Order: sequence, then structure tokens, then C-alpha cells
Amino acid sequence: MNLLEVKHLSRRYGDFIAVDDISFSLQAGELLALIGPNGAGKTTTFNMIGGQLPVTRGQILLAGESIANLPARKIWKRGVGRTFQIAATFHSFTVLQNIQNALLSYRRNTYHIWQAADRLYREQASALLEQVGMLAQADRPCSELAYGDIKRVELAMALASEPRLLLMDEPTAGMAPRERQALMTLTRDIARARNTAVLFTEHSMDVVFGFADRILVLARGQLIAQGTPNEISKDPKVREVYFGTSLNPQEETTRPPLISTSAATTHGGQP
Ligand SMILES: Nc1ncnc2c1ncn2[C@@H]1O[C@H](COP(=O)(O)OP(=O)(O)OP(=O)(O)O)[C@@H](O)[C@H]1O
Repeated sequence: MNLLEVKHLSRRYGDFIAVDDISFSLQAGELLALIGPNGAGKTTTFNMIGGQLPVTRGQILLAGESIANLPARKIWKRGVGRTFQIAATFHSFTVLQNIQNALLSYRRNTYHIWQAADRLYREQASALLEQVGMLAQADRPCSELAYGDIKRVELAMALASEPRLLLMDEPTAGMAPRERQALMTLTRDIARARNTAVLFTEHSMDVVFGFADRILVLARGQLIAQGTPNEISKDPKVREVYFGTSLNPQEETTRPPLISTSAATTHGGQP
């Protein structure tokens, strides 16, 4: 069974259709990229799956059970995690404390008020930090960390809820190419090791084509293509959206591939 099944999903804002009848599936341990130009409907799709936005029509099934229109916290409890940027207030906490907070938040039913908060979940938090390569920096305040390391902490915080499906909205935004590669290598290794499915949006094509097992391409709310990176890079509809011209088969040898550096850096205003 697929871990996630999205069937005929739509979202309207008044008369405007932001997401138009899209269907796709995702398996445990798989990395699926959701790409498309600005305004294509990526964030809207994410927010419907995560419960931040009501669904207008369609189904979202997690391991066969409907999660569409459930409150976000219930969806989270059922196993859909999400990376969020560390809020400004959390910068004064140490790396370890941030992970402990994430564990506390997820397991708040078992919170014992008489225990000092900083003794709770130390071992679990340390284990998560080890997985993301941040254990050596456990006692540093997050405010002192390099940007790439903050991203690792955010990943560990998302993993604190032991998600079956992890949603990552532009995980590498603002990162240098080498940092992007490192974070996505880590994400892929963790997804494989934990059998966690990852759905991510991304404007950096080096990340999309280097790490996604499959790619979904949205344009003006519609799913215009889905397939492996190799299939997507050859898809004329996708190339039309990304290069603005349709692909004549005779041109194929002369046109740049979709994964070229120019495509990787020109879309979406990322560095
Ligand atoms: N609250 C809203 N009310 C009306 N229209 C909205 C609202 N939120 C989003 N939209 C519109 O829905 C469409 C899809 O937006 P969405 O943010 O999902 O796109 P996106 O693919 O994530 O874009 P980006 O890459 O720029 O983040 C856009 O045309 C946007 O203007």
C-alpha cells in the first residue's frame, strides 16, 4: 500500500482554482519533489496535506486513512511531520534544548511537571542530534550556529515526532550549493534508514534532480507531469514551462538539459 494517496485534490480561493484535480502517491522511504513555477500551487498542496488549509475537493489518504480536513495537530499526531524554521525565541536555547522542546511538544501527554524540563528526553534528543551530525554542538545556543547547522537542527526537530511522512517546504532555500548537497544527502540517508517518506518543494534544480526518486510538476494548479528525474528532464511539457518554448525533438541535442546549472539557479530567485 502507498503511504500517501492524493486523489483529485482541489483548492479554490473564490473563483480562482489554485490546485486543480491533482492525484499522486508516495511510498515509505521515497523522496518525492513537488516543483513548478511561482504560483503553481505547491504551498497550497503542502498546506492541505499538513492540515493548515482546508481541502475544497478530493481525498488525502495516509496509510489508507483519510486525513483531509483534519486539524493540523491531529495530522501531525498521525505521522505527518513538517520542517519549520526555528522561531526567533528558540535561538536563545541550546541545540539540545530545542530538540527537547520538540520532543516535549510531541509527547506532552507524558510530561511530568515535577521533572526539570532540561532533564527530559536528554537521551532521545542526543540520539536525534547524533543522526543529524550535531551532537558535538548540543550545548551551543542556536544563535551561534552556521546556517547549514540550523537546518540540521530543524530537521532533527521535525524527526522528534517520528513522522511517517515528512513535508519539507524549500528545505535548502538560502543555502550554498555544497550545503544544499550535504543537507539533502543527510535527509535521504535518514529517509532510507527510517523508511520515512519525504515530500519536498524546491526551486534548486540540482537538489531536485540529484535527490528526488520521483518528481511532480505543477503549473497553474495542474499536475502536468510526474516521473523519474530522467523522464521529467525529457518531458516537453515540463521544458516548455521551464524554458518558455516547446521542445522540438531535433533540438534535443542542442538545448541545455533541465538539470543544467542555468536551470538550477535561474528559477525562483534562489541564490
Ligand atoms: N489566500 C489566498 N487567496 C487567494 N489566492 C491565493 C491565496 N493563497 C495563494 N493564492 C494563489 O494561489 C496560487 C498558488 O499559490 P501557492 O502559494 O500555492 O504557489 P506556489 O507554487 O507555492 O508558489 P511559490 O513558488 O511562489 O511559493 C497563486 O496564484 C496564489 O496567488
